[in-house]
Amino acid sequence: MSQPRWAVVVPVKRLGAAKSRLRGALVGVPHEELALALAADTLRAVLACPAVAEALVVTNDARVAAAARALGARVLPDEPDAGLNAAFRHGAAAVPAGWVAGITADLPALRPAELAGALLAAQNGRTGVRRFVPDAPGGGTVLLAAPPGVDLDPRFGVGSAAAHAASGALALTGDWPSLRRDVDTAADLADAAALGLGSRTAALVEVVRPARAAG
Ligand SMILES: Nc1nc2c(ncn2[C@@H]2O[C@H](COP(=O)(O)OP(=O)(O)OP(=O)(O)O)[C@@H](O)[C@H]2O)c(=O)[nH]1
Ligand SMILES: C=C(OP(=O)(O)O)C(=O)O
Repeated sequence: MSQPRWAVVVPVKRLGAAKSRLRGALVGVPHEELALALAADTLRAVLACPAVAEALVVTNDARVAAAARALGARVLPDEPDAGLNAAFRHGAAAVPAGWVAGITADLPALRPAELAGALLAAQNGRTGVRRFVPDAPGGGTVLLAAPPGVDLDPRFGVGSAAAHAASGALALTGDWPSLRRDVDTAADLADAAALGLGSRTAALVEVVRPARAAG
């Protein structure tokens, strides 16, 4: 039997408002470029994952939409424009019945094989149950997955790992450092760089590094 293939929802905020805790992390790099690079590297890895059939980017940002289409994703407007969980719900509602996951677009070190491992783990064990992958610190969530016929029911935000567990989702705790490494701060970006960044984010970090060395 062939493995099920996943639809993955990837919400991306308007670049000017996204990743505000990261603003100024790369001196001399416009914030929107950095926010776009994080999303593009995440999306590229999602689309390179053999377990993924389709990626749906939910965004109201024209640059993100263009980059997402160029990478091969489907783009939906951010409706009803009511925050991250509403964006996940909107994306999940647009996919055909099947395996659906939501992933945050701030995983610039993401490796397709680690995502495949997590999605495979989500397919195994108890049936009919949502699964989530906590972020590296443990309090947040990077991935939420639902089997066919089960509502994604996203509870992202502060304390989302506990919120997902309280809503009946089971935590997946495999060894997936690149999946769990979400980037909210400059320190997170350094940790992601140590894991190995996607090419777009790496190029921006490289712009800054020689400037630092020269200064
Ligand atoms: N479409 C959409 N995506 C969102 C929204 N809010 C957050 N996201 C995305 O969700 C992911 C994780 O979000 P956060 O880390 O909470 O991101 P953020 O709000 O951009 O960051 P901070 O301003 O630092 O809190 C990122 O990929 C964001 O682009 C939203 O209202 N709509
Ligand atoms: C939205 C979340 O992520 P972040 O830590 O990136 O704000 C979350 O963990 O649910």
